[in-house]
Amino acid sequence: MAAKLIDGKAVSQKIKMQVKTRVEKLAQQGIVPGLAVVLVGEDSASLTYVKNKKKTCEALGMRSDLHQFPDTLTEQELLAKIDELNSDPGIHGILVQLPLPQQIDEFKVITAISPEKDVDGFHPISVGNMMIGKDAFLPCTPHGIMELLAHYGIDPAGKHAVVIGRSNIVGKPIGQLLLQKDATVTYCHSKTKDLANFTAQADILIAAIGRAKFIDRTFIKPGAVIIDVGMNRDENGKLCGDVDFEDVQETASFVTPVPGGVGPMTIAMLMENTLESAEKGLAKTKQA
Ligand SMILES: Nc1nc2c(c(=O)[nH]1)N[C@@H](CN(C=O)c1ccc(C(=O)N[C@@H](CCC(=O)O)C(=O)O)cc1)CN2
Repeated sequence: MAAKLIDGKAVSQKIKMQVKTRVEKLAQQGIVPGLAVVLVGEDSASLTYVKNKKKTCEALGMRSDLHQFPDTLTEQELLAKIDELNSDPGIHGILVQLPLPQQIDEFKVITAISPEKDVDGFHPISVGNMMIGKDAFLPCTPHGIMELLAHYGIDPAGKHAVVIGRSNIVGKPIGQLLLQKDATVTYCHSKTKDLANFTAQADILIAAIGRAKFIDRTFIKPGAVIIDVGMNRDENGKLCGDVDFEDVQETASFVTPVPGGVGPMTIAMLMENTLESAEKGLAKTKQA
């Protein structure tokens, strides 16, 4: 039997419609959620993502300002821009598109963003709060994965989740979020010996490796849920994930496609975080 498709495009559409309704409600109180997106350099994929973020904001009735700079921008200039956005009352979320050019220290930039406007959930304060299960903006891709699992009735409790990848924006946080839902979590990475030994024990497998179609049926346990976070090009230049989607069909129970799986959820969760930041701001104003 073929695995069930986890349709990130459809689920993200539903979430965006819910966000739109809440944005309309907020507008009645005179608040328009505002997202500032900062792009440094000319990376074509990054440019596509930021344009998509802006377009989505606008479609949902939110404000979006794109601040685009050449790749010669200095770290100080970028920090000055972030300072300005931190104190702009019309901006509820600040996002610096990654990766940044090498002359700019990513960590310095992320920590310069006010945690109250950190809609990417990358600030160490957001990460710390997430780790201990306190209120925080959750990083958009891991948050999107958790939403997908919930939407399809996949409860991580008591399951063995294996995460391949240990990046700060996907691998590490998704493991923590699964742990909070009572999964038993194993992290694998580039130095893991005998990877298949671990992946074959996974009830939920998160593939964030960065190698086209690397995970095939030989790596997975029958009935496993496979979440593909990869974004690669195959030998014909076609977009594909870390999982060989066709090959795992008869073995997996659920699988996300690429494109149309985790990717669209990233943008939807960013919209939700920006809206929530604006809602929190309003609640604070009312309390004062
Ligand atoms: N500041 C950030 N930088 C980066 C993030 C992030 O969350 N915050 N994540 C990625 C890039 N990214 C968003 O920024 C992103 C990547 C992919 C998609 C997506 O929808 N992909 C589609 C396919 C798109 C295509 O056809 O090329 C899909 O998978 O269906 C959305 C957002 C790194 N940087």
